[in-house]
Amino acid sequence: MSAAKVYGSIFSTCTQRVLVTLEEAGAAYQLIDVSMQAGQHKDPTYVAEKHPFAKVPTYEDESVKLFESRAICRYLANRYSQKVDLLGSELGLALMEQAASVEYSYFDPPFKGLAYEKIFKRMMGHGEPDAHLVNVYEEQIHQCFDYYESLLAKQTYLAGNTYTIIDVFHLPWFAFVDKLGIGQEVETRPHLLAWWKLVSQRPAWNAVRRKIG
Ligand SMILES: N[C@@H](CCC(=O)N[C@@H](CS)C(=O)NCC(=O)O)C(=O)O
Repeated sequence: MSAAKVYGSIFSTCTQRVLVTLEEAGAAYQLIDVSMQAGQHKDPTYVAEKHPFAKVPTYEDESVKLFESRAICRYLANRYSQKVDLLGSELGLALMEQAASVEYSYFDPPFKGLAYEKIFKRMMGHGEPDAHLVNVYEEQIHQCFDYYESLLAKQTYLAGNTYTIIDVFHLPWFAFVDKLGIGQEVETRPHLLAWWKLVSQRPAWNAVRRKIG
């Protein structure tokens, strides 16, 4: 089995999601840097051959070519299910899908929005944070964390009592809580804090963190 190729950037949260899953599986992979800063993801050849929407990451191995980080993680969790169970097989499809949908609908969008307003907007020369939008995103994160706190009072991980790709999906943005000035939102929720302490200690996540530097 030759090493899989991940076209992406170590600074991209979507790329990190895929790398964590590969690390969990102990799979060999090569990260081929696509510099977003240099606009390489918009290069017509890259768009034609790797990602029709001009984004990262894209994944390739001897049998498949895929884009969309969560789809890649699902594929990898299936491919390496003999080595590590990240599919929450015993949890049932409905609970896994519900947890996946919560992440995609209520966790990821406000984090992405807040990170843009508070960090990337200035960095990209797009101006100052919009105070109204910051409030909206913070309120959405507050609501999502309230739900997670009540959920994690009853189970260890976000999809049940097994660590799954749903937990993996959350790691890259969750690591931004302090930079986004919302550390208190975690500190004041003991079950959410306990979950974060548990998942952020995983060797696979730390292997990717070391690459981020
Ligand atoms: N839903 C896609 C999102 C891909 C995406 O937005 N990637 C970001 C990096 S995390 C990107 O390529 N941004 C560059 C751009 O939008 O120009 C996934 O999960 O793979």
